[in-house]
Amino acid sequence: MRMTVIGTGYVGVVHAATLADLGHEVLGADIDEERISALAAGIPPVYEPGLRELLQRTVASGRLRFTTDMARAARFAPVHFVCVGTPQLPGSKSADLRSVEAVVDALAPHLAPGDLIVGKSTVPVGTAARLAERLRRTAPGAGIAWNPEFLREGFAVRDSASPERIVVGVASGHDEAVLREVYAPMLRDGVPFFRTDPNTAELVKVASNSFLATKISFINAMAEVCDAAGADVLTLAEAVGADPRIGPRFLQPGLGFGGSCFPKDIRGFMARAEELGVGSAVAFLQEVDDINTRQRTRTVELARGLVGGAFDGTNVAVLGAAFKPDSDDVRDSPALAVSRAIRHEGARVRVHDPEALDNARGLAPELQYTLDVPKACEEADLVLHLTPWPEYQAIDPALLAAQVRRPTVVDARHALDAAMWRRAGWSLHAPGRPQPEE
Ligand SMILES: NC(=O)C1=CN([C@@H]2O[C@H](COP(=O)(O)OP(=O)(O)OC[C@H]3O[C@@H](n4cnc5c(N)ncnc54)[C@H](O)[C@@H]3O)[C@@H](O)[C@H]2O)C=CC1
Ligand SMILES: O=C(O)[C@H]1O[C@H](OP(=O)(O)OP(=O)(O)OC[C@H]2O[C@@H](n3ccc(=O)[nH]c3=O)[C@H](O)[C@@H]2O)[C@H](O)[C@@H](O)[C@@H]1O
Repeated sequence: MRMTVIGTGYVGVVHAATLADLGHEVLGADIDEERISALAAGIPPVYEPGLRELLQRTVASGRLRFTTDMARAARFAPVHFVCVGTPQLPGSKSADLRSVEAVVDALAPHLAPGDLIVGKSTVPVGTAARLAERLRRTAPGAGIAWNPEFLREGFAVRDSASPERIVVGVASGHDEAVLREVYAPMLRDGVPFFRTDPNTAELVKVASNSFLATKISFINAMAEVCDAAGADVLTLAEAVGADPRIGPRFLQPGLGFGGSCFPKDIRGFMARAEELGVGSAVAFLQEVDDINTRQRTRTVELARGLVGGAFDGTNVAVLGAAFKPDSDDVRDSPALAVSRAIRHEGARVRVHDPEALDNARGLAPELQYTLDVPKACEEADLVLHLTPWPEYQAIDPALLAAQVRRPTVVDARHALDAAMWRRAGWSLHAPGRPQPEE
């Protein structure tokens, strides 16, 4: 089957390559010319485990090609997946839908009756219905469906090839049949398929992200209570999560959630619910957001206390810049937010990350960066472990102790072996966990 994927960022490039790997003939389109030339040469625009190999394999097969010509894309196939960004509008909680609308408007004049636009971008409920209305005027007979994406960064290739479910919001049996054909190999493998109306499909996406964000903020709220009560949030999370009705996943306390989706999706949901007159139904998401932001502030406060009450003249080493490990994405990264706040208060901050330094440099040029962990920690008064890359768990704390001015570490992600670090002479602090007598 022929299809296009419009927008070749974290979602689009993985989706396009996955579809080509399923055997489809795929044309990826983007307005970013540099990105498209690199993709055509098999060079991925983002770091994602397994993506380079998948991209090179599918480009070499001839089933995956790229273009910046939207008219060519429109005429290439009868099915068009839209994977462009829907960031938070500056100064507002709402999602910015201009890229989605631009794509629909660019495709419309070239569509034939029966052609189908399939949105994968995360949008406020009602978007597909509004765009369908627009298409009725600009491309009579063309359809629009919504097929939200649930992949996680760091696992994007795996999640895309083996999704936990496929949700399609469609307006007709024809549109459902088209999407069943696209995903036929996955359906044969037993992936659950939910056919619904477009409004419900759009809501499934934001409801899922809201639930996951709520789970994270819940456990971080418990960490705050643990700190006050002298209890241990890691044991609490394990014991609470052992109830199968609750489950252990997404109960990892620490610095809270970041990235390009959870924060903007819960805010966009609140804004849309307000418009629909049901703001109070999801008002709890404001608390979820506030608890999340507070974890960053709490980490800065803990760090400030550990360097004697003020950052002026101190050296702080930061392990991790990406919003999560196995990603180079620094959009709304909690690690960078904490680093910047500390730098703003006068510390010299040196950041290590194995993959995200280029992106971090672009966003926070005031920080210093290095690809070498010992160098990041040289003469440090404090080490902050903010993104749990597996390689940080392999650090020899005894060797690192020789680099620093004071062997004090904050493990904001609960990923270091606390006993080993303490044995190596470190004072290790982990929010939500009792501090042993030193
Ligand atoms: N990043 C993630 O893990 C996930 C993201 N999503 C949703 O998917 C959507 C895309 O997210 P990302 O891939 O992270 O965004 P991104 O920012 O990485 O990529 C967006 C791409 O769209 C291109 N673009 C923008 N306007 C365009 C236009 N008019 N025509 C053609 N291309 C255009 C950009 O140049 C860029 O390459 C968002 O709605 C997001 O909420 C959903 C699930 C997971
Ligand atoms: O809509 C999206 O963009 C995607 O958002 C999340 O995926 P992602 O943001 O890539 O990564 P997650 O693994 O969900 O982590 C998000 C943030 O929460 C934090 N987190 C996660 C889990 C946890 O227990 N605790 C915790 O603090 C992570 O460190 C990270 O900053 C969802 O998991 C995906 O299903 C969804 O498709």
